[in-house]
Amino acid sequence: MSPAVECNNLTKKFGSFTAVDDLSLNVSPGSVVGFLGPNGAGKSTSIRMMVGLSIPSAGTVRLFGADPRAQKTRECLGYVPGELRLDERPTVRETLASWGRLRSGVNSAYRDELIERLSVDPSKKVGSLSTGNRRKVALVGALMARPDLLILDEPTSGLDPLVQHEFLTILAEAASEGATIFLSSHILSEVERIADSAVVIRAGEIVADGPIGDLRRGAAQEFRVAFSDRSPSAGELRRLEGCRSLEAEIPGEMRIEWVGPPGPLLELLSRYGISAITAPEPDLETAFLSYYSTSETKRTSSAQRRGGDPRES
Ligand SMILES: Nc1ncnc2c1ncn2[C@@H]1O[C@H](COP(=O)(O)OP(=O)(O)OP(=O)(O)O)[C@@H](O)[C@H]1O
Repeated sequence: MSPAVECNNLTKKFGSFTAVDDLSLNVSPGSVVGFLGPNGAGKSTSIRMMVGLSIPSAGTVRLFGADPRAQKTRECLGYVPGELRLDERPTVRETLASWGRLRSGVNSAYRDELIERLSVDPSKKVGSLSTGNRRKVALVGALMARPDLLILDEPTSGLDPLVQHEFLTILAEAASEGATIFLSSHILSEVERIADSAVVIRAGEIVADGPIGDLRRGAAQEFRVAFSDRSPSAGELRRLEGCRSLEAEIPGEMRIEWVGPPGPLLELLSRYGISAITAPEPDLETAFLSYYSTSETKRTSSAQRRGGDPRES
């Protein structure tokens, strides 16, 4: 079976600036993948190419093996852009009805259930809605035909926590019924809640991808060590390849930020008397901050690289 999303060497240049650089990824049917990265990393630009709204400077995108702009592909896709531009004049009900006419398969009972669960008022004019309420309308529109593939650009931005929670429950239900979900986000707890894996992009390039547990393990981890007697010198620790940073402000205690298997660190520490050692599992936030800021590029699983060419269409 073809991947739900397949990007090969996708590149987007705006003049001489490369916003997305040689991005290759596969999203398997039925999986839920988070797309993470700092502001300006290239998430929205990549997503716009994935859904066929922006022409790549180089590289290809296929959704279920087909062109994203083909009508047949559009029928399988639910998309919510990061920046919504909705017609202000109609009501929510009229807006959803007009979107429904553009595609087959809208399930009106499910649409009404979504309206109810996301607390959308269908009688309101779109122009009178707050940013969060506009986003809810877009989410109902993307979900109401139960598409096989949902591509969502920061879908929960602007939603209050209760609605956010309900929306993630709805996404989890869609995933359990077989939908593929690719969502960009800044909220790592939400990605952790629903995604199986994540792709991390920085400055237009993928810096990590893989199952969330692997990404967390591959990120920097903090060890806090209290010594009962002698302690290693800072130089000894810094010479170890995995040592990212070191703090030793309190006598007899050290905080070591470490990347990679901890064997060499434990081997060194074992030569000293240790009274306590803790290594809290990094939360996803901490783990991804290290991917966001690291200067080296490290891939934790499959995927490829390379490409180039000028100007936005
Ligand atoms: N039409 C455009 N013309 C020129 N530069 C652009 C254009 N669109 C995006 N960019 C630039 O491309 C880079 C990536 O932008 P993009 O919106 O894809 O990032 P993002 O990861 O979605 O960021 P955020 O998390 O802030 O939404 C940014 O430096 C942005 O300024």
